[in-house]
Amino acid sequence: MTIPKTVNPDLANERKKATFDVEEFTAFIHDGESFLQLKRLAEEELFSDLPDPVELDYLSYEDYYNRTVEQCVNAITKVRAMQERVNPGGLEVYHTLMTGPMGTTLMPGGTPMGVHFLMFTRALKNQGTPEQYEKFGRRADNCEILGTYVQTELGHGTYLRGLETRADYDRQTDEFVLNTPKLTSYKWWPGGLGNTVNHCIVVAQLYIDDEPMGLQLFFLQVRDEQTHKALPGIDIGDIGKKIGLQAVNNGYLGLTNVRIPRTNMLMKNAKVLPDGTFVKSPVSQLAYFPMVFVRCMIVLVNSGFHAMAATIATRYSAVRRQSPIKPDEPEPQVLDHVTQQMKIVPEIVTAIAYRLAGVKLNKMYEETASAVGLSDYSRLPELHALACTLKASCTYDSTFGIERLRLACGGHGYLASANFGNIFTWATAACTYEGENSVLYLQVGKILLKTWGDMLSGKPLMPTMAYLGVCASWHEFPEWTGDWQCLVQALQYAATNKTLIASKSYTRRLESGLSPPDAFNVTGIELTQAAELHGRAFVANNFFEEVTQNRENRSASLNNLLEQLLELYLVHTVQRHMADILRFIHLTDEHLTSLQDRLETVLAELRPNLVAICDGFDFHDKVLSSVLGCYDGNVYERIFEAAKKSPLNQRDVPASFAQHLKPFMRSSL
Ligand SMILES: CCCCCCCC/C=C\CCCCCCCC(=O)SCCNC(=O)CCNC(=O)[C@H](O)C(C)(C)COP(=O)(O)OP(=O)(O)OC[C@H]1O[C@@H](n2cnc3c(N)ncnc32)[C@H](O)[C@@H]1OP(=O)(O)O
Ligand SMILES: Cc1cc2nc3c(=O)[nH]c(=O)nc-3n(C[C@H](O)[C@H](O)[C@H](O)COP(=O)(O)OP(=O)(O)OC[C@H]3O[C@@H](n4cnc5c(N)ncnc54)[C@H](O)[C@@H]3O)c2cc1C
Repeated sequence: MTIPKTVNPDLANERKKATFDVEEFTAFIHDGESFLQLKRLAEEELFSDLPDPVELDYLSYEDYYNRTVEQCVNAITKVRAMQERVNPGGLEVYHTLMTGPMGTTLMPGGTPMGVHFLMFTRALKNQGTPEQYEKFGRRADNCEILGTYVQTELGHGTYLRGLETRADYDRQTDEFVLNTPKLTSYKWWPGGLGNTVNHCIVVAQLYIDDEPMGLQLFFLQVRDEQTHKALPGIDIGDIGKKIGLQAVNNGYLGLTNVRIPRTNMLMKNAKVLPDGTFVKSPVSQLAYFPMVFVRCMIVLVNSGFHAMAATIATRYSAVRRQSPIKPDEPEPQVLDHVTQQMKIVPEIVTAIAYRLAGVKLNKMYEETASAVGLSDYSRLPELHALACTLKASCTYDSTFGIERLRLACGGHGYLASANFGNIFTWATAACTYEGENSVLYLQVGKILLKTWGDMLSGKPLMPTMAYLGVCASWHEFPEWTGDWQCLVQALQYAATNKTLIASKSYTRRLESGLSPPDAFNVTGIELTQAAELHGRAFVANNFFEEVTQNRENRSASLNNLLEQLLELYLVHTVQRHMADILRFIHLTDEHLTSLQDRLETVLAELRPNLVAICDGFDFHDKVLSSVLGCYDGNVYERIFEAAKKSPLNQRDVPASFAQHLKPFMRSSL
């Protein structure tokens, strides 16, 4: 099957209808030109000799892994050469590769080196002393060694204080002795641990003279650098096939009396001196900082997955024609069915809203990390709360949004070659890794409770929670104007009142004699609802600020488009949380009808721009890797071409016919 060189006329027509400059939108959504240029440069170099993704789909588990390692090594080699040219010593090219969905193109089943870059190298730099960085970190940055972040165990992932891996200090030899005493203490899940890395950071309980000193991070070699065989005392391997991310090579690790020098404990914060004196970290949560970084990153990465799926569904819906709206007219593009727009457009705007929130969150991370560098730890709780709530709601919304977008593509959405399967499994994994979502919402719930107490006692509130004080001071919600400010405030007001209710329930339970932990547990449902609304109010407010500020730096047509996107996002989000809002704000039927009218109006206004908006996400065809989502819209030819590549189509008759079908059909005669 040859793929036409021309663009599908329906898609070409859609692009002509665009009312804004796609390139200007692209720069806006990528937070400026420099990241965009780098991304495009990297794509040009990295995608020049990629193998066919359809071929990858049919490989065995082992071949898939080996092929991914090959692609990963080729990509990293090119990326390092590029970095040398762009800004020697910098890391922006790595960063570009890792934070965009681009990495997933090179490694559709995930990468066994992702955790090396995201966590291992960063933890060595940020949790180690400068000497430790020179000794271990530089080799990791140069990829002379490969590592991963080994925290989760078979028995515990969430409750870190319950981890069982021990590091006992031996004063005589100035060493730690590492052990995983039980089956449940086996490390389980770390990416790349299975067969790829030769080093890692192990999170273990430190013991000095059998006294527990809390969790610490230890640099550990697990495999010989030459032979790649496991070192003595180390039991290591792959945890087996998962529902996706087949090439991430998640592994297990058992340790029996493995000795490492005292100087292998990462000692930027807590320290163990040669005589066994333990010097505490100024803030114990600093050991959790590598996780905070990844939570922030996930918001960007998952909003990218969401936008990929939205692009595939939008382009396909512009090409797919079915079911005349009026009986005597030709079949329309399915995108003209209003219910189809309702399936797709809220996902487009949600991806944009999280992208903007993710950019803001990552800036906040950088500011907090700089402050931590100057021994100012005051912003850690605020960053922790925001990272937790945005990580949880973004991964949830993207996961279920991607599934809705797949369903919006009908039968062909179910083809592996449409690529929704990979995109979904990437997205949903993030609901669990780096902190299971409910657990993260409970962290936020706890901080909301505390903040509520602070507010009642007149203490200043952290900036991203200051609205609680404002909304709590209102006797009732101000007059419903329905404008954007009002819609944002409605979400904030609902979050505030949900916090109030949770706080009251918690206090009532304490007063009835429950212990604080029991009271917290039974208030969990209300607390997690408050936490979720808090995050959604942040995303809405941030979108509102992005669109209404700096207007003079953008063209009128882009401002107009962004206003429509904001309008849809706010109306849709308020409708989605209407049950919560109606509990606290009196709305008439007229108000509700007006919201529905606005939703339908803005859907119609956005309709001509949908393909152009998705073009503006700037996904290379190889990133989308979808027969339904290609830029040229030659969908049917690509579906057919992919089918032709099925191994079952490579010979006239499969072996199972002679072996099984033929005798079976004879015997049943
Ligand atoms: C080359 C190309 C690449 C291409 C790539 C393509 C894209 C691929 C994309 C992406 C790949 C990404 C791959 C990811 C890999 C995943 C990795 C992992 O999963 S690593 C494991 C994560 N494990 C968790 O996250 C455990 C979750 N558990 C916890 O974090 C804790 O145990 C927690 C928070 C649930 C409880 O911890 P407590 O028991 O110590 O804490 P309490 O008692 O609740 O809190 C104590 C105090 O500490 C504060 N706190 C807790 N955590 C904090 C934090 N992080 N920062 C600041 N404060 C914190 C709390 O607010 C509380 O504060 P007060 O005392 O009330 O004031
Ligand atoms: C693809 C993937 C990659 C991963 N990569 C790594 C890695 O590189 N390194 C690493 O160390 N780990 C890694 N992990 C492990 C991951 O971080 C953990 O699985 C995750 O933190 C969740 O912990 P858990 O599995 O113990 O879940 P559990 O805590 O057992 O969750 C089970 C259920 O219990 C509930 N629950 C647990 N505690 C509470 C509570 N306090 N209150 C209310 N409900 C609760 C949860 O909400 C959930 O519904 C990875 C996991 C996956 C899936």
